[in-house]
Amino acid sequence: MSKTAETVWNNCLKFIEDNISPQAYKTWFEPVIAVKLQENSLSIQVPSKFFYEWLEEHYFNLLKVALTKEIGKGAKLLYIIKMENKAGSSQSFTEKIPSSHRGRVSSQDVNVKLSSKNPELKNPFVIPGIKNLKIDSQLNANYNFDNFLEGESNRLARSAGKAIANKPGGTSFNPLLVFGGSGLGKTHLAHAIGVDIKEKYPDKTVLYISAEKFTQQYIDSAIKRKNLNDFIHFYQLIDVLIVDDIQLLSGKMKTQEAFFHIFNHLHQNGKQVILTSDKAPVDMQEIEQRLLSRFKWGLSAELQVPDYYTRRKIIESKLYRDGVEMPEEIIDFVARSIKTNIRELEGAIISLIAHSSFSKTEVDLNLAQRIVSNFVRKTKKDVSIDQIQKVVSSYFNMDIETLQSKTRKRHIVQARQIAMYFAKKMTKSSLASIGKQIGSRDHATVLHACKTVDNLQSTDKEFKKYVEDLSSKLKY
Ligand SMILES: Nc1ncnc2c1ncn2[C@@H]1O[C@H](COP(=O)(O)OP(=O)(O)OP(=O)(O)O)[C@@H](O)[C@H]1O
Repeated sequence: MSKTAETVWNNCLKFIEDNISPQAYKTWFEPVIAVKLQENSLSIQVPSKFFYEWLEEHYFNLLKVALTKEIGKGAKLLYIIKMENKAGSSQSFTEKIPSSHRGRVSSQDVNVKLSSKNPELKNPFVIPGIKNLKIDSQLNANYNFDNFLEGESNRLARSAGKAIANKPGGTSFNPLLVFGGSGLGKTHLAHAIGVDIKEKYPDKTVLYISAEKFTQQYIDSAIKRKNLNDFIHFYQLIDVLIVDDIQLLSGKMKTQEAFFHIFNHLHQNGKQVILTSDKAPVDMQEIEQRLLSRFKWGLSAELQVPDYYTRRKIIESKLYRDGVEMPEEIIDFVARSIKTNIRELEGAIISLIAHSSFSKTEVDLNLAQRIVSNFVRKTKKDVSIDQIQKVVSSYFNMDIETLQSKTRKRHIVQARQIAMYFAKKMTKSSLASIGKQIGSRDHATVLHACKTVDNLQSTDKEFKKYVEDLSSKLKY
């Protein structure tokens, strides 16, 4: 059967549907119509320019992979934008735009000295057998400093990132460890530093990788194909290595060992290492001490929850970039309502833009309240460590002083450990800070408490019941 625009697009859709959330699929792919297939070029019709930009910005790679699977290597995508004619005529007009390949970061050639010991170096990013080491930086040019807005919450990390971009490997911020809660910009900042370095120093080899992918590559290279040296050697060629979510190496001792060798080599040779993590080094568990102490060599900079003004700036910049205007009261409402996660803040704005763009109506406060409630409801209730101590001590019929006391009496120790456990689960406080607030203990004691509570729940029914009761009292 010969291919038509429809069959090609339907196959692409099946692939896309498997790779994104149902909501995203419904919003961004269901309204698209396949129009024409000419040789290797597929034309699709989208409802607005905003829609086209959104697809290009967020789904460029996915579309490319899907289309290449269907049409082959030189596959091209052409967008046809159907627009309402605002000048009064009822006729709509169309605009054709090819898929833009916007601001991609070019791949990098690396000269590799081959020795008899190492006649062929394998690039873990490519299929074995390919000798030319073209290293794709894996950077996303859409994450740059221009659109990473500055505020009190990120000033230190952002400035350190800028300083590194001016002089990679030449500042005392080596490694730079950026840490903070989910959706606060760690990945964005890490890419921005890499993108800026590539602009300033095109000859430097920059590589961004998630710790998860690094681990997969380690397993593939080292275990399946038994070429651990090649794997380590490959990473030692990099001038700027960015590893995202480094906490995911926890418990993976062999991968940590490989990373340790890579890290040492790069650091000793004045190469730059940038790491991100959702925890401060002191709170990272099951990471070898020698590696942890290296993470602390340079600068650990926290990304904190943004204040109201930064949240506003982020919303306004997003609206400006998308060419959308929104009433002042709506911006204020969203900025006041979504406080702890910039991804959710952006999500709410995108939903608002999408609603107004589809229904062609102005966004009002009612709609904003409805949309924001979807985001806010999902965030857990903020509970303080003081409240946790109150609830736990009253449950066990003791006062807070007793809970915090130095006594070794079993039931008091257990109550204290449970309080520490909930403080860790329900607040964003570090182990050290929890220990300080619950009876001046150190972070190791809190860590031990969390593990003990986890273990006891599976071995001691009565203890499990305490934790369940308290969970419902604390609404965890
Ligand atoms: N300062 C900022 N200015 C503009 N946009 C920001 C800023 N910080 C974060 N964002 C945006 O918020 C979203 C979430 O950021 P990012 O993915 O970098 O978070 P993260 O900390 O890596 O989260 P996670 O730990 O869940 O992976 C992104 O779309 C990013 O562009």
